[in-house]
Amino acid sequence: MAVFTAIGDAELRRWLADYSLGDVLSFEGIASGIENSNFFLTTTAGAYVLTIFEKLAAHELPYYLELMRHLASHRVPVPDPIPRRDGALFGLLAGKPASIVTRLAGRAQLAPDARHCTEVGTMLARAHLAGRDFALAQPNLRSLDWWLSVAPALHTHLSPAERRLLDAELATQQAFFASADYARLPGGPCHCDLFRDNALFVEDDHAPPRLGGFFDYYFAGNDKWLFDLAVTANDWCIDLANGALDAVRLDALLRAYQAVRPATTDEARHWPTMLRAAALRFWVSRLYDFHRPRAAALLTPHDPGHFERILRERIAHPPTRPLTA
Ligand SMILES: Nc1ncnc2c1ncn2[C@@H]1O[C@H](COP(=O)(O)OP(=O)(O)O)[C@@H](O)[C@H]1O
Ligand SMILES: N[C@@H](CCOP(=O)(O)O)C(=O)O
Repeated sequence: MAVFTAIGDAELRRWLADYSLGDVLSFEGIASGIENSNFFLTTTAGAYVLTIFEKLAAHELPYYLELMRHLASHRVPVPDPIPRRDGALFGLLAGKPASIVTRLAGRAQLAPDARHCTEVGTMLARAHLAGRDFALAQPNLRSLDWWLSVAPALHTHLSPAERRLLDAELATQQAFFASADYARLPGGPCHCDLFRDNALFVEDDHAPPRLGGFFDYYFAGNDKWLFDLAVTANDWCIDLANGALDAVRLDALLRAYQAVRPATTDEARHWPTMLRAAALRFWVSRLYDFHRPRAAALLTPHDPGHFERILRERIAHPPTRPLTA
């Protein structure tokens, strides 16, 4: 159950007095999610999600909320933060920062086919282009510097073979990130965590699936667009059992993405290395979450072994379908 902070009726109504959202019709906790307390809120004005941020501090929120607002205003379907009467995109509820965003339509599709990957590829490219004139900048806080900073603490938990893999891949990625080619890769605001469980689809038997939108922008940051695409491919276009890329879904994702934003020659050349970077990112964060002491182990951490398998797979079998420029 991912409602860490419970909200009473009177407290909710007091808080909503700062918004122009009409009367409350329903309010219920959302069971899934691992970071924040989330609630579906329906009022006479529409359908929303209320989020109480359990870890992020108030000063960390503007980049994420303003980015969502910016993308929504460019017709990228993402939750649109609702301003309070005073214009602020968040306030304090139960002593924690909290915001209200529009509720997206649809459900997560955890077994996507090529049609879902096409929808995701198109919208990811549109989101990248829409982010070009976003005024705020914050680096991806889970990039190389962070991997390097936590690697020493992870070492004690790893087998010799895992340690060798981690050190070798960190060295490869350090060299890649320091290269002139890397500096030339285009980038901007990226979702950085666009997994199957962070997108919704409207599906029925009579029409192709339609993307309801992307959500969970709280790992977003400015990064290379190719990294965002690699994170997405490493989750949407793989056989979950072994981490191998699925040619049909990958083809659908890349074609759709490049129909909106064609890759540069540098991007095409470095696609295999970026897929490895994206795998390393989540291997490291999952190892970190798995091994760090938790004051309250509320939830089972994700399996780091999944991304170790993906990383080994990307090294052993770089994608056969090139990202053509
Ligand atoms: N804007 C939204 N529209 C529709 N559903 C949402 C929205 N935001 C969150 N949800 C639902 O709430 C669940 C939990 O959200 P999530 O962002 O994954 O939580 P957490 O930040 O705690 O990981 C999602 O799986 C999704 O079903
Ligand atoms: N997608 C990441 C975990 C990020 O957490 P989220 O549930 O907030 O998206 C992973 O799978 O390791």
